[in-house]
Amino acid sequence: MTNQPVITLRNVDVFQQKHLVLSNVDLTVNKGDFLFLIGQTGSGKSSLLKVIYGDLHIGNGNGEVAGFNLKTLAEKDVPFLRRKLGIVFQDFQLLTDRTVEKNLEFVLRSTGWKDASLIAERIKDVLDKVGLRSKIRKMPHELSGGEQQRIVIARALLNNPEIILADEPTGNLDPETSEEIVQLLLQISSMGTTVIMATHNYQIIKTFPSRIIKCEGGVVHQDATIV
Ligand SMILES: Nc1ncnc2c1ncn2[C@@H]1O[C@H](COP(=O)(O)OP(=O)(O)OP(=O)(O)O)[C@@H](O)[C@H]1O
Repeated sequence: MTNQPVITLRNVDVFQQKHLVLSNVDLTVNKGDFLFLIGQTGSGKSSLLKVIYGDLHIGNGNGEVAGFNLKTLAEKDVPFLRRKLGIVFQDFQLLTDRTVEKNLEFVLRSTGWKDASLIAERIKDVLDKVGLRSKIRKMPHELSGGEQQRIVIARALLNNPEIILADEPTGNLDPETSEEIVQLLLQISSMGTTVIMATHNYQIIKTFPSRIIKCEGGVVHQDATIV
């Protein structure tokens, strides 16, 4: 959308242990961009996301994410990088033993929020953004799969992230609900938050034509097309 880069990777090699997964990655992603990340199982999508959220170090090359230099990123800086990111992963679901409100409050308190009225206000704000303010007192099991995923997105928005990383956010959802989730992510990106969504769902990609990054044969194509 704008030409203000929030992710820049230059000649980055991505290793898992000693195994070179992706070589010579060049990637520029700007503020407010919405992109699909595709590639077969094992092609390196999760590894690329891990580089972006500071879980895999870069050896060769240079990288910057939300103003953090990946080359010099120390372990103690990783939590600060993570606060600039909203993460929507399948293995990062809601806590089942507490309400929507308490799930969101838990994240705010563990990222340093203390003032109860500011916390309450922020929770209402993000629930409004995903259209689910009325579910504030519900337990996760009282929500549909699509509603739970919206709450996960609301949780990702709590700290006003620069980038949302969504790994298969529609994986367990029916086609109509999947489209609603993508529409929500598109709306979020149009407000200036960059969104990268990893998916195997080509129908979704065809329905919402957007920039595509593809992992294939050990490299990343940063402007790919699907057939
Ligand atoms: N912790 C690890 N240790 C060693 N090798 C790993 C590790 N995690 C992933 N790999 C290897 O790195 C390669 C890329 O894996 P990655 O998980 O990034 O693929 P992916 O495209 O995300 O796959 P999927 O679509 O199944 O999630 C694979 O060959 C995988 O076996």
